Parts: sequence; C-alpha cells; structure tokens
Amino acid sequence: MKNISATLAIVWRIAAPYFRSEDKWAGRGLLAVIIVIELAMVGGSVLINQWRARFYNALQDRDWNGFSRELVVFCVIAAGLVLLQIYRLYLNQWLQIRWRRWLTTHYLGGWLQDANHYRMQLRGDAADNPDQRVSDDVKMFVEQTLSIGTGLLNSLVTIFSFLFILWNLSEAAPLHAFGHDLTIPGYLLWAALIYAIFGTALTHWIGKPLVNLNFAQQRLEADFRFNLVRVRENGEQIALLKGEPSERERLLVRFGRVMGNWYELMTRTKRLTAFTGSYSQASVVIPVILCAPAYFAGKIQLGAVTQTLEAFGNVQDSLSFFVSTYRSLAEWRSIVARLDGFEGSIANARTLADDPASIQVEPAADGEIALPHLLVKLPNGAPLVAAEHFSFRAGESTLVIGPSGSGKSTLFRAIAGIWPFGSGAVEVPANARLMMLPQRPYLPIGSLHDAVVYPGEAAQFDAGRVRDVLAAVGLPQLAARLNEDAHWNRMLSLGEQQRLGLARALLHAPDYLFLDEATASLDEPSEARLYRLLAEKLPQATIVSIGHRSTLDAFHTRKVALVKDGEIHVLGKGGEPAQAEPSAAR
Ligand SMILES: Nc1ncnc2c1ncn2[C@@H]1O[C@H](COP(=O)(O)OP(=O)(O)OP(=O)(O)O)[C@@H](O)[C@H]1O
Repeated sequence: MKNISATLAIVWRIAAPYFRSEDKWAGRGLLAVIIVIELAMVGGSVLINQWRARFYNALQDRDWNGFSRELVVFCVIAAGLVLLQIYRLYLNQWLQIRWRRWLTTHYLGGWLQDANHYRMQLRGDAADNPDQRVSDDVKMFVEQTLSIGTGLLNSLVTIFSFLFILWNLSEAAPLHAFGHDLTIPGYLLWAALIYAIFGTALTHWIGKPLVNLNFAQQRLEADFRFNLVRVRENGEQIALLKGEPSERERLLVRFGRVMGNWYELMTRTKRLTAFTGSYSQASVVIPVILCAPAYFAGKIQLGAVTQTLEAFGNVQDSLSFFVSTYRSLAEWRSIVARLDGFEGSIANARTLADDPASIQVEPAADGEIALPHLLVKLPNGAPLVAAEHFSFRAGESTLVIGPSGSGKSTLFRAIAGIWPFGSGAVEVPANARLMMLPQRPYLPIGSLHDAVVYPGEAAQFDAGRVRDVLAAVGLPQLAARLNEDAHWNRMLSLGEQQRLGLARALLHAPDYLFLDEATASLDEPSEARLYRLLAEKLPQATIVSIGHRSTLDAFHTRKVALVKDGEIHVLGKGGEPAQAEPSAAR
C-alpha cells in the first residue's frame, strides 16, 4: 500500500505539470471529454444489461413484437456505443501526442541544459540510456497513465452501477437451496465482491515479483541495444583490430543476461496466467450456478439469468481491474520509476553545477581568464590539477604541456564550465566567447554546411563565406559539397575533421580559442600553416593550446607545464617563454 501511494505520488509529480502548462486548456479539455465519454460508456453498458433482460424474456415468451422492438432498441444503443468507442480512442490519441510533446520538450530541456547531460554521464547516475527515457519511457508513460487512469474510473463507476443491479437481482432471485428460500440480502452482490477480492489478492501475491523483473528486463534490453549501437559506431576500429570475436562474445554475454531475466519472467508469468486463466473460466459458470436454483424453481426468467451473468461479469471485471491489468501495472511502475530516476538525475546534475563547493565560473574583474585558487578533482574526489593565481592573459597565446593523463583536457573542461568536480573558481571576462576544439571535433549528421557552422545556424553564415573558409583550411574539395548530407565523422579522415574544426573556429571567431591537440593528426607543415592562418584571421583571439609536439612552441608566446607535485599536477610551475615565431605568435 505504501508502495502504491509512493508510486502515485511520483505519477502525480510527473503528470500534473502538463495540466498546468501553457497547453493546459487543450490538455484539460481533452481529458474532460475523455472522462465524460468513459462515463457515458458505463451508462451504455447498463442500458445493454437492462436490454438483455427484456430481449431474452421476449425470446423465452416467443413474443415477436417485443423481440423486434428490442432489436431496434439494440441498434440505437449499439450505434451510440460504437460512436463513443471511436471518439474515446481518437481523443485519447490526441491527448497522448500533445502530452508527450510537452513531456519530451520538458525532458530534453532539462537534459540538454548547460551540459547537464555531460555531468549526468560523469556521475554515472541511475539514468542510464537517456535515449530510452526520452523516447520509449515518455511514450509509454503517457499511454499507460491514460489507459490505467480511465480504466480505473471505468471500473469504479461500473462496480457501483452493477452492484446496484446485482442487489436488485438478488431480491428478484432469492437463493433457493434444498427446497428452501434463503434470505441473504444482496447475495449475488456479496458473491461477486468476495470472488473478485479473492482473485485480486491472489493475483497481487503471485504477480508481485513481475514489477522488478520487468524493470530489469527493460534495463537489460537497453544495455544490449546500447552495446550494439557502440559496435556500429566504432565499426572501423573493431574491424581494424579484428575485434569481432571479442565483440560477439561481449554482446552474447549481455544477451545472456536478457535471456536469464526473461526465463524468470516467463516462469512468473506462467504461474500468473495459470491463475488468471482458471479464474476467468470459472467466472463463466459461477453466477449461473448461483441463480440456477431460482430459475429451475420458476422464480425468475431466462432474462434475469443472462442479466445476472453479465452484471456479475462486469462487477468481477471491474473489481479485478488489478487482476487483468497486473502486467501493465507492473510495467507502468517500472516506467514511472525510471522517469523518476531520470528527473532525479537531471536535478542532481543541476545541483552539482550550482553547488558552491564545486568549481564555479564567475565573471572576471580584468580582461583575462583567471584561476585564482582552482583545484580540479576526479569524480571520485581524488585531486588532479591545481592552479594558484594563474591567468590566461588576453592576446597572449599559451601552450600547455604536461605528461599524458596529467589532467590537461580536464583543466580545459573546468575552464569551459562543464567539469564540476573540485573547488575554487574560473573567472571569465563577461561576454567573452570561448570555444573549445577537441582532437576529434563533433560533426552532426546532416549537411556539410550545418556541420561546419555547428553550433550556429546555417543561415548565420552564407555559403560563400563557408566555402572561402574551407578553402583557407585546406579543404577546397569540400567546398562544392556544402549541401550534401552525410555522417561526416565517419566520412572524413581525422586530419580533415581537424581542419573542419579550425574552419568552424574561423567562422565563429571566439575571443578565447582552446585547442586540445586539435591539430595533432596533421603533418607539421600543415599544422604550422593553420596556426599562421589563425594568427592572421583571428588577430583578437587568445589562443591556448594543449600539445605534445615541440614544433608548437613557435606559435605561442608562453609555455606552461603541468608539473607533478606529490599526488597532483600544478599548472604554471616551470613556466617559460615559448620560442615564438614573430609572425605567428602574439
Ligand atoms: N570522466 C572521467 N571519469 C574518471 N576519470 C577521468 C574522467 N575523465 C578523465 N579522467 C581521468 O583524469 C585523468 C586526466 O585525464 P585528461 O584527459 O585530462 O589527461 P590529459 O593530460 O589531457 O592526457 P592526454 O595528454 O593523454 O590527453 C586521467 O587519469 C583520466 O583517466
């Protein structure tokens, strides 16, 4: 019970904001009409139940007029019910897509806000596979919340309507046994109630483990899918390393987990089906047995028997709502738990960024990026890099060197404001535009124009300008393919991708350009040409590079090292002027 109310509280928290959002009137309106239709359908089934009694009595009495009149009545009620059924589904689907659009926008907003997605990944939070959260889980949450919610409403109203009918039928058909009339007021009603409660309780008991099993199944399936995607994305590497047998092995191990859980799910489902199957078969005869004595004693007509049968079935169906929807309830609870975990993880990532104890990005007093007291740590809390009273002065180009794994890239991440682990502040001049170029630039799938100007919009940079820049970075052959759609990260060599990265920097002309081994795949003469191009085209930009090649010295006015001091590396120790080429470094 505690679990149910906790789940309902979470459902409320996830579901309610849509009905208070800017789309609230459409959402509330559609929901109200769906509820009215649901109630009207229960009314329709009550009418059908009453009609059934009249119809079978007319049959029993061989009353042709009554029979034909009831056929017309049936057509009218049935037509109404069909119409309601059509609109119940249609409006339900309409509400689903609007609600889903809102939730998807909401989750995408939270997930993609200020590097939250990256921090969530760093923390290794429970929200594994966000793609599954935002696509499948949101879709299923909306579908199932609506179907379970309306199903529950339908069941409650049906129970009350048909209990009333069963009460009246019990009066009409007193229990007749061993030649005596037994007076148990509303005995049909009590029989239906006891039968359904017994069924619900047993189903709950048998099906309870399904909740966790379903949860695990979805997680394992997502894990298997994610690993398949990784193989697809890293196809070249795997083929070059001849890693296929190892991949197959790893994938089969993951699929083995899917299968293991599936077997448990099968066993549990088999037990549940054995019970629910027997239960629903028994429901066919139990009400007839209950009123058969009264019928054979001539106290009631065939119409009352069929009416009882149907009313009993309806009460039983409604009360055992949990019985028939146990599997979807279990699945729904897992979806709710996953969405809740996802929301929690987004909130954690946000808290992490806002936490004053983590690295903060603050506006700088002077026109330089300053690291007054910065301590960068690993996610596990181990200290990695420290900087004391260090600054990247505007207009001065700096080369950062240090051994592999000393934390150079992580320091860049901290400066970019996406690495929260640590303490102290990164002071950045107000309105300064920073751009980070990694070794492998991200190129979105789509047109080459879109890929080069990312994260800007294509319309911001006209095609002529983009072509000029591509030619300038040594990619004139790509200038004619601006409108071609492709997976550019796969199509281009790493050196070509790095040239595209530099083209991007030339277009966006940032105030601070951080190059994290962003030219490491180019030959030295090409690298030198590109550094000269940066100096010529971006004279205002402050360039900070990470690199291992000594030839880079020539393009920077200052060289600083990350020097090991005990457990951590300290920035700026052993700093020295780089041997800058007068034309390249400023
Ligand atoms: N997300 C992460 N979780 C845990 N540890 C990390 C994470 N990212 C980086 N590290 C660790 O931090 C250390 C520094 O990594 P970083 O990439 O900053 O080094 P680097 O100096 O740039 O190395 P290289 O010169 O090889 O590129 C490494 O030991 C790395 O394993």
